[in-house]
Amino acid sequence: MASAKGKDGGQKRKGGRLAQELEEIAELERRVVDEAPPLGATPLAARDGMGGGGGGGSVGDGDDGGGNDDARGDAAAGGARAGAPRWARRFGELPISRRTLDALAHAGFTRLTDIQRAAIPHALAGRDVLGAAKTGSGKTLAFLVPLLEKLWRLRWGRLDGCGALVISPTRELALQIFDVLRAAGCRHDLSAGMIIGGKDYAAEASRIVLMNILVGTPGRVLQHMDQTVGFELTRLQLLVLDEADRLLDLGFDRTLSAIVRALPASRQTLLFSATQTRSVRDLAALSLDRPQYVAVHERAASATPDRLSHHFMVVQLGAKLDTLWSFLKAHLHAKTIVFASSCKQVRFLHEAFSALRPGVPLMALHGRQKQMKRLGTFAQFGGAKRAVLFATDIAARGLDFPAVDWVVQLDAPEDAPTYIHRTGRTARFRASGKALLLLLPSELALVERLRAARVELRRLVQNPAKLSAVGAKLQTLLAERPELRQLAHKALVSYTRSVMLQADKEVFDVRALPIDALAASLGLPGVPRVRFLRASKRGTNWGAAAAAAAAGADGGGDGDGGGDGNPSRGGDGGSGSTDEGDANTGVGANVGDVSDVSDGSDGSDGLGGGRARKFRSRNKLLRLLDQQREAKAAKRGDARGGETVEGRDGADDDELLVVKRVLPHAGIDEGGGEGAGAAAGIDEVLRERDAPGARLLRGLRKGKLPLKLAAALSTKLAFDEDGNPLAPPDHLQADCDAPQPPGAAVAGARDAVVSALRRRLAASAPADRAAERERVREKHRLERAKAKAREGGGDDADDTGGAQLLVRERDGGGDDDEEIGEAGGGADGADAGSDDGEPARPARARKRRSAPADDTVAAGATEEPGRATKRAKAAAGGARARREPSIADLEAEALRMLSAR
Ligand SMILES: Nc1ncnc2c1ncn2[C@@H]1O[C@H](COP(=O)(O)OP(=O)(O)OP(=O)(O)O)[C@@H](O)[C@H]1O
Repeated sequence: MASAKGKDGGQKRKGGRLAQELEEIAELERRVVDEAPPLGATPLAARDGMGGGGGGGSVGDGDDGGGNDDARGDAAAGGARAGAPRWARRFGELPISRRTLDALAHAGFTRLTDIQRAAIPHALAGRDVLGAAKTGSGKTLAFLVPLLEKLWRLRWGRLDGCGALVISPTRELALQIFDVLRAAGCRHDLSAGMIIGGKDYAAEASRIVLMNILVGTPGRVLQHMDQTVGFELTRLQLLVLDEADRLLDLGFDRTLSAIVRALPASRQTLLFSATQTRSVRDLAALSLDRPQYVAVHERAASATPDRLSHHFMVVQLGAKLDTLWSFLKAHLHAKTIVFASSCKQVRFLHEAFSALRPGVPLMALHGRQKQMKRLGTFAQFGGAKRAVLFATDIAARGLDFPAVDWVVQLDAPEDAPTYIHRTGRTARFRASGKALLLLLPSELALVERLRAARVELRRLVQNPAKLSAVGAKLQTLLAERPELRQLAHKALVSYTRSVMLQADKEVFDVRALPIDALAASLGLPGVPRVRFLRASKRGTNWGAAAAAAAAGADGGGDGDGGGDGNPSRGGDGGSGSTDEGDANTGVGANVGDVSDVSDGSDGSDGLGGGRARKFRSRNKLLRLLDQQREAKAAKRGDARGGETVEGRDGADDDELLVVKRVLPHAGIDEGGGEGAGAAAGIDEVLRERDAPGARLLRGLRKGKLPLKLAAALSTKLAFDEDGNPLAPPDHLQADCDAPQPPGAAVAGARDAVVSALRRRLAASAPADRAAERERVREKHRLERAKAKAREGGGDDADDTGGAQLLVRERDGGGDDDEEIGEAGGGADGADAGSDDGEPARPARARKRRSAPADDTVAAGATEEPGRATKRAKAAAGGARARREPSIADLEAEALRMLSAR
C-alpha cells in the first residue's frame, strides 16, 4: 500500500516535472520568436572593448565579458524593429532553459561576451550564423548554448540519435570544446561523445550510435559515417564548424563537403572563426542557408585583443637560439608558448633545451606525438603556473590555456591570420599578454603585412649585455649525444623546407638563409647538404626543389605530419605524416586514408595551413615533377644506392628531403667529370648483378673499398718517402688540379681507379653480354634436346638423369653453389622447376630432393654426359672463370696503378 502510494507519488512528481518542462519549453518557444532580432541586426556599437566595431552594428561596451551600459548597447540595436526586445547582456536575459542557465552559472558564466551577445539570439531563432570575433572572446559558448537549447526544446532524447555535430580542425580543440560542452550541458540529459583520430575507432564505433551530440575532427567523422553500422546523421538538427578557415587551410574542404552533403538540408549551421577568409565565405555559401554575418570586431582598431601587446625583434638566423635561450632564462617565472615552424624543430628545442636545464619546466606539443602524449601535455601545460611549451601551429588555434604570459614566435608565421591565432593564445578573455616575434632581416616585410591586418608591433632591440649564448653548450651536447645531432640535422632541414614552402616569397626567401650560421647555432659540426636548397639556390629548378620540399611535407605525413603530416601524413605523421596524412585525400579517400586525414590535421603542422592550401593548387604540377624525379631515380637504379640518405625509415617525413653524404667524386655522384661519358654504359653493366667488377664498383660508390685496395690507397697515397703528400701518377695528372692537399690526393687517386674501372667495365661489357647470350642459347638448346628425347619416347632414366644432373651440378658444393646462388637467383630456380615439369622450389628443397639420387646419377653423369650438357657446363664454367679473375684483375690493376706512383 505504502509502496503503491510511493509509486503514485513518484509518478505524480514525474508528471509534474514533465508538465513543468513542457510549459517552460512552450514559454521559451514563444520568447525565442518574440525576441528574435531582425535579420541582419546586431547589438554592436562603434566602440568596442576588445577593440571591435560591429559588422553592420555596434557593440559598445568595450567589455569582453558583457556590457556595462545597456542604454548604449541597445541604442545601437540599429535596425531592430520597433518594440523588439533589448539585446541581452546576461545569460539570464536570454530565452534559454533553466538547466543551461544553472550550468552556466555553476561554471561562472553570467555575463555575455560581445560575440555571444550578437550571435546567440540569431542562433536561438534557428538561423544559420557566420560568426567572427577576436581570439579568446568566447566563441565556444556562442555556439554551444544554442546547440543545447535547440535539442532541449525539441525534447531530444537517448533514442533520437545524433542531433548535433561539432567539427573542429584539431583533436586538442575538439577536446576543449567537449569540456566546455560538459560544463554547459551538465544539467541536461543529453549524451555527448568525442570522435577524434588517434583514438580507438572500435571503441568509438560501439558507443557513437547512442550519442546525441558529437564533437570530432573531420576525417574521423567521415570515417564513422562511412563505416560504422547504425551511425546515421539523417536526423541531425545542428552542425557547427569551428575555426572554419583552419579547417579549409588543412585541406579538409572535400572531406567537409562530403560530410555536409550527407546531412539533412533542414539542419541549422553555425560557422565560427577568429579570422575570416574568402574560402570561409565559399564554405559558408556551400553549407549555410541565408546566414547572419556576425563579425563583432570587424571595425576595431586592432584585430587582436586590446590587452595584448605585440613586439618584434630583428635577429640574425644564427643568433635566434641565443636570443630564445636568453629570453627563457630571463622569464623563468612566466608561462610561455614558443612557436616553431616544424615538428622536428620543436622536438629538437625541447630535447636540447631540456638537457641544458634552463630552470623552468619545458614541454612540447606537435602533430607527430602519440595521441595520449599530446593530450597529456595539453592538460599539463594548461595546469602549469610557469612553464614553456614548444609548439607547432597545432597549438595556434582555439586552445584556451589559462594565464599564458608570453607567446614567442621563434619562426615567423606564414601570414597575418596565423600570427593573430598564435598570439591569441595569450590575453584571453579579460587577461593581458605579450607577444614577441623574432624576424630575420629578410623577413621585415611581414611587419607591414601585419600592420595592414590591423596588428601594430613595437620594435625591441636586444640588450647585448643580457644575451647568453647557447651555441657552445649545444655544440658540446651534440658531440656527446649523436641522437640529438640527428635531431638538429633534421630540424635544420625541416626549417629550411618550411621557409621554402612559404607562399609569400617577398617575406620568405630561402636563398637568403645563411645555412652555415644556422647549422653552427644548432651546434652542428658541419653544414648538411640540403638538396632542394641547392636546386633553389642555383635558381634553375625551382619547381623541382619545391616539389622535393613539398613532397616531404605531404608525405604524411608531415604529417608530418606528417606525417604529422605527416606527415603524416603525414607526414610526419607520420602517420602524421602530413604534416602530415594527406588531408587532400578528401572524399574519395578510402577508409584507411580517412583516418589519416584526421591525423593530417595535426600532421600538417609541419607545413603551415596556408602553405598546404597554396601548394595544393600546385599539386598536379608537383606530382608530375615528383613522378619525373622518381622515374629518373628508378632509371638510375642501384647507382644511387651508395648515398647515405637521412631518415630512410618510412616514418620520417624528411625521407624525400635528402641530405646526403656522397663520395667526393663528381663523376660518380653527378655523372660529371671524366667518367661521365662512360657512366651510362656502366650503369647498364651494373644492372647485371654479376657483371665483372660490378660489386667492386658498387662498393666504391658506397664509399667502401676492398680491403686490399683500401690499404693500398691509404698507404700509398698519404705520403711519399720524405713524408710529403704524393702527387698523382703521371698518367692521371691531367685529371687533377694541382696542387692538392693529401685528402684530395687520396680522392684523386680513387677517382683514377674508378675511372680505370669504368673504362675497363665499359670495354668488357660487350663481351660479357655476348657470353650471357651464349649461356642462354645453350640452355635453350638443352631444353630442346630434352623435349625431343621425350617426344621420341626416349629413355626415362636418361631423361630423369639429365634433369637431375642439372640439379646436381647446380647443387654441387663449393664455388658452384655460391656462384649459382649469387648469379643465378630466380632464373636458375625457374629452370630447375621447369626441368622437373614442376613449379620452381626453394633451393634447399631441391637440394634435399636430389640428394638420395646423387650417387647413381653422378655416376651416370660422368659416364655419359650429353653434348649439350657438356657445352652448358663449359659455358657456365667459362663465364665463371671470366667473372672471378676479372674482379681480381681489376683489383690488381688498381694496385698496379697505385704502386706505379
Ligand atoms: N561569458 C563568459 N564569461 C566569462 N568567461 C567567458 C565567457 N565566455 C567565454 N569565457 C572564457 O573566455 C575564454 C575564451 O573563450 P573561448 O575559448 O570560447 O574563446 P574563442 O573566441 O573561441 O577563442 P579562439 O578564437 O582562440 O578559439 C575561456 O577561458 C572561456 O572560459
